[in-house]
Formats: sequence, C-alpha cells, structure tokens
Amino acid sequence: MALELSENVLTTDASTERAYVTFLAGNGDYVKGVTGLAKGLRKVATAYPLVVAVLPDVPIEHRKILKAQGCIIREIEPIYPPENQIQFAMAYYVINYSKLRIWNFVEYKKMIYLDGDIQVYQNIDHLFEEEDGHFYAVMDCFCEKTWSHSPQYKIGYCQQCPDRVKWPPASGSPPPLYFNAGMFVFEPSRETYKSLLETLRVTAPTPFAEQDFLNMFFGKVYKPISATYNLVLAMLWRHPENVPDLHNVKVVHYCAAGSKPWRYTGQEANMERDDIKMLVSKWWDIYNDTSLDLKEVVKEDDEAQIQARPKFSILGSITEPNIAYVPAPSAA
Ligand SMILES: O=c1ccn([C@@H]2O[C@H](COP(=O)(O)OP(=O)(O)O[C@H]3O[C@H](CO)[C@H](O)[C@H](O)[C@H]3O)[C@@H](O)[C@H]2O)c(=O)[nH]1
Ligand SMILES: O[C@H]1[C@H](O)[C@@H](O)[C@H](O)[C@@H](O)[C@H]1O
Ligand SMILES: [Mn+2]
Repeated sequence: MALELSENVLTTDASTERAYVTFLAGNGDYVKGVTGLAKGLRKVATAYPLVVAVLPDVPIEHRKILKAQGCIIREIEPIYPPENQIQFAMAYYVINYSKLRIWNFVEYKKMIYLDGDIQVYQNIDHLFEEEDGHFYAVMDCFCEKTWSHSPQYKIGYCQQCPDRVKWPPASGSPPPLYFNAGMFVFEPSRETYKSLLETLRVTAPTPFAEQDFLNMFFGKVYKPISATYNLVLAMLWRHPENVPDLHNVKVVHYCAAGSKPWRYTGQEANMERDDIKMLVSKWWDIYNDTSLDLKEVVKEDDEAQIQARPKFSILGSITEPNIAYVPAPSAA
C-alpha cells in the first residue's frame, strides 16, 4: 500500500505501518532499559520494529548499541513546557514532554509506546488490531508517595479500589479515570501533533508532566485496558487483588522506586519481596541472553541514520525557557 506524505513518499506494506516506540534521553543507563526492551520484543517474536525517539544528548555509542539491536533511531528535538514555577513529582519528568514528538511519526498509522523501563514478556501485537479512534492505556494507582501532592493521595482514594476509601461527595465528582503513560496505543497524526503542541503552549505544567497532559488531552477517547499490559509494580503491594497472574503477565513496568533492574540493590521499600526479585531476575535473563542479540553488523550508511535528524520539519515551536536544555538528573 502506498502511503503519501507531503515531504517524502514511502512505499510500504501494512506491517511497516505499525511499530513500537520508546523514548531515550541523556547519556545515563536508560540505554540498558531500551536494549532489554528490544531483546524482549524479539523474544516474543513481534512482527513490528522498535523505534527509539532519542533526544540530541543521547551519545552516538548508545545509538550504535540500539541500532545493533535492530532499533530504528529517530532523533527528536526536546519539548519544554511553558515557563512556570512547578514542582514535578520527579525533576527529570520535565524531559518527558518531548515524548509528544512521537505523534509526528506519521509514516506509521498506529504505534504502541513503551517506556524504557518496561519489559514485554508475551506478544502484545494484537493490540494493534483494536479499533482506531481511541487511546488505549492502563489505569494508574495513586497510592505511592510520588502522588503525595495530589488530593487523591491525601484523601486515600485510589481508582483501583474506589470503594475502599470513597471519594467524598463534598469534593465533587471523583476524578476521571487516569492512565499511566508508560504504555499506550495511539495513532500518529499531523493534526493531533499540532493540536498537542498548541494546547501545551497554553497549559501549565503539572507534577506528572506529559502524563497529566495526555490524560487531560485524551480524556474523552481513553479506553482502559487490562493491567496485564502495563503492570505498575506498586500494584503488587497496593492492590494485589487487581494483579493479573504474575507468571503470565504480558508487560511489566519497573517504575516503583528502586525497581529499575539495572539499578536494583534490594535496599528500597518493598524491593526485598520475592515477586520483585523474580521480576528483576526475569528482566536480567532477557538482557543477558546473547541468543537474543541481533546478529547484524552496523553498515556504513547506517551510521548516517544514527546521526540523522528527521527528514520532515518539526512542527510548532514551544516557547523555550531561558535556561538551555538541562541534562536529565538521574532517576529514582
Ligand atoms: O534519564 C532518563 C530518564 C527517563 N528516560 C525515559 O523516560 C521514560 C520515563 O521515565 P521513567 O520510566 O523513569 O519514569 P516513570 O515510569 O516513573 O514515569 C511515568 O511518569 C512519567 C511522567 O513524566 C512519564 O509519563 C512516564 O512515561 C511514566 O511511566 C523512561 O522509561 C525512559 O524511556 C530516559 O531515557 N532517560
Ligand atoms: O507514572 C507515575 C510513575 O510511574 C510513578 O512511579 C508511579 O508511582 C505513579 O503511579 C505513576 O503515575
Ligand atoms: Mn517508566
């Protein structure tokens, strides 16, 4: 099927109109997460490639590692929220606004976004078959300290168990369903991309950065999917009754403090749990499995791709703060 773009013309078949996409910033160790993810996707025999949206501060060496794992490297420009005094739940969340660039990857009709601290343990390609026009993602949990700024946390209300502590009628209607933005199914589109950037320009930044923004922007078309597609680890101790069969879970999100497998020490709260140890060791099994490495040498002309900027122009210019791009502080 021929897909026409205004700037470049691509000839492609249905399988190349779909891809997984992740996001990489900085020269730290998140490249390990993305490497693990590329190998995990290969292990479950996905039919689709993994695109890595990299910020300019990702070093060539890291791009080469990912290219050698079969990833498609796409450099994106950082996006900053409008200047404002804001306390992010984590300082480094500010770079996540740059994720909005993936809506401009319009050579793909549908994509599944996955954070670099996610691992896929079972094939989830069938999610591409879900009906268009919706935003698919997994409902978050509000019980961890990262939420302490929120009314939900202060009240003790969580959408995972709305009857345990009921939302007080005096506070109006309960908050709308809220998804975790570490995994979602979406449709790139120039129009949506433009609208995202324009809306961002007039939206004050909030603690969960682009996650809050996406929840607001896609609220009306959001469709919750099973927790098996993005198991946020805090669910293990906060809502065990909502955890899908752990040994058959499809997607694990190592987002709880101290749970990133490549930084795991076992010291932080809950990290001594057997289920956590099992999931961390499962991640390492994939990362260390050399049989999952792509056996391909990076060719000379691929070097250009590693360094290349996107061919089409980056729409919209968000007002940039006076400070230059701040390298991401190290994460939890
Ligand atoms: O130094 C960094 C920090 C982050 N990342 C990328 O940004 C993603 C988000 O960071 P974390 O996974 O550490 O953060 P959390 O899982 O705690 O964050 C959650 O909240 C964030 C709010 O901004 C985002 O929505 C994110 O997708 C969602 O999973 C990472 O997976 C990775 O892909 C990097 O590449 N380098
Ligand atoms: O995206 C964030 C992040 O993953 C935090 O680690 C988690 O505590 C939150 O629930 C979530 O909203
Ligand atoms: Mn994450």
